Amino acid sequence: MSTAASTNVSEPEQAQVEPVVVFRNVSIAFDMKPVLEDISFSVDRGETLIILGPAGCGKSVLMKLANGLICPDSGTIEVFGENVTKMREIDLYKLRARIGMVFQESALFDSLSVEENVAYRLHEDKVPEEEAHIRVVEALKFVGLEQAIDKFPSELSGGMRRRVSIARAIITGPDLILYDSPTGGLDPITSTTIVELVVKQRDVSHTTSLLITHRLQDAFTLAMNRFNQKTGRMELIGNGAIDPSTRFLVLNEGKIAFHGITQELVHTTDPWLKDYLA
Ligand SMILES: Nc1ncnc2c1ncn2[C@@H]1O[C@H](COP(=O)(O)OP(=O)(O)OP(=O)(O)O)[C@@H](O)[C@H]1O
Repeated sequence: MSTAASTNVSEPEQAQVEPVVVFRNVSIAFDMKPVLEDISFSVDRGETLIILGPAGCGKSVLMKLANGLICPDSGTIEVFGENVTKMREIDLYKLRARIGMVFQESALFDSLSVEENVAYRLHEDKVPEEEAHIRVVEALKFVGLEQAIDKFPSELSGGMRRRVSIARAIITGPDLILYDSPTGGLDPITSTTIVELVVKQRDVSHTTSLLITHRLQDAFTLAMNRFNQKTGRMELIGNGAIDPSTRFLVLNEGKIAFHGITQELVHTTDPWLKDYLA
C-alpha cells in the first residue's frame, strides 16, 4: 500500500520522456507461418537501435510494421505516441512525413537527377524551388556529395547512391530514421563510409533511429565510435567505452533473443547468441 510519504517522492525524470517507438506484444504471420511472435520493446528519443538476426528472421517486417506499411495480426505499435495499427491512411501519411527511410537498394528514381531525388519530399510538400535547392545542397554536403547534384543515379557507384538515399532521408529533418540494411551489398570500405554517416547523423542531430544490418562489424563500429565535429571524422571513443545511445535488438525464430546495451551483448552467456556473434 502506498503511503503519503511515498506518493510525495518525485517520479524519475525519465517517466516524462515518451519513447519514440513502442511495440507491445506484436505478432504477425504470413501464409500461416509465424514471423514475429509476441514482440515487445521500445526505442527512446535519441536512441539508435541496431537490429540483428539471421536472414529471414523478420528484421525488415519489423521495420515495415514501425512505418505502418503493414499491420500486425495482434499487438499494438506506437510511433510518436500514436497507435499506427489503428491509423487511417491520411494520418499514416502525416506520420511518415516525420520519418526518413533508407532502403537497402537505395530506391532512387532512375529518371530523376540527384537533386530531384533528394528534393522529392520537398516538392511533394510544395516547398519553394529556391529554398528546396538550398536544402538539397545542405543535405548533399552532409553526405559529401554536393558535386554530384546534377548527376543521375546510373552515373553513381553503389556507395554514392546509398549516400544520396541518406541525403533524401534527412532533408526534412526527420524525428525518426529507419535504415534497412544501409550497407547491404557494399564492400567493407564503402560500408564504413556509410556507417560514418549514420554515426554523424546520430551524434550531430541525435535523431532516433532503427538500423538493420547483416554485418556485425558495422554494428560494433557504430557502437564504439563517435563523430568528432572538429575534425569532421568518425573516431574510436576509446578505453573500451561505447556510445551510450546505441542499443541492440537481436531476433531469432520470431522472438527477441537479446535487447540491451553493447556490453551486455558482448558478455552474453547465451549459447545461441555466442555462436551468432562468433
Ligand atoms: N509480404 C510477405 N508475404 C509473405 N511472406 C513474407 C512477406 N514479407 C515477409 N515475408 C516473410 O517473412 C519472413 C521474414 O522476412 P524479412 O524480410 O523480414 O526477413 P529479414 O530478417 O529482413 O531477412 P534478410 O536478413 O534476409 O533481409 C521471411 O520468411 C519472408 O519470406
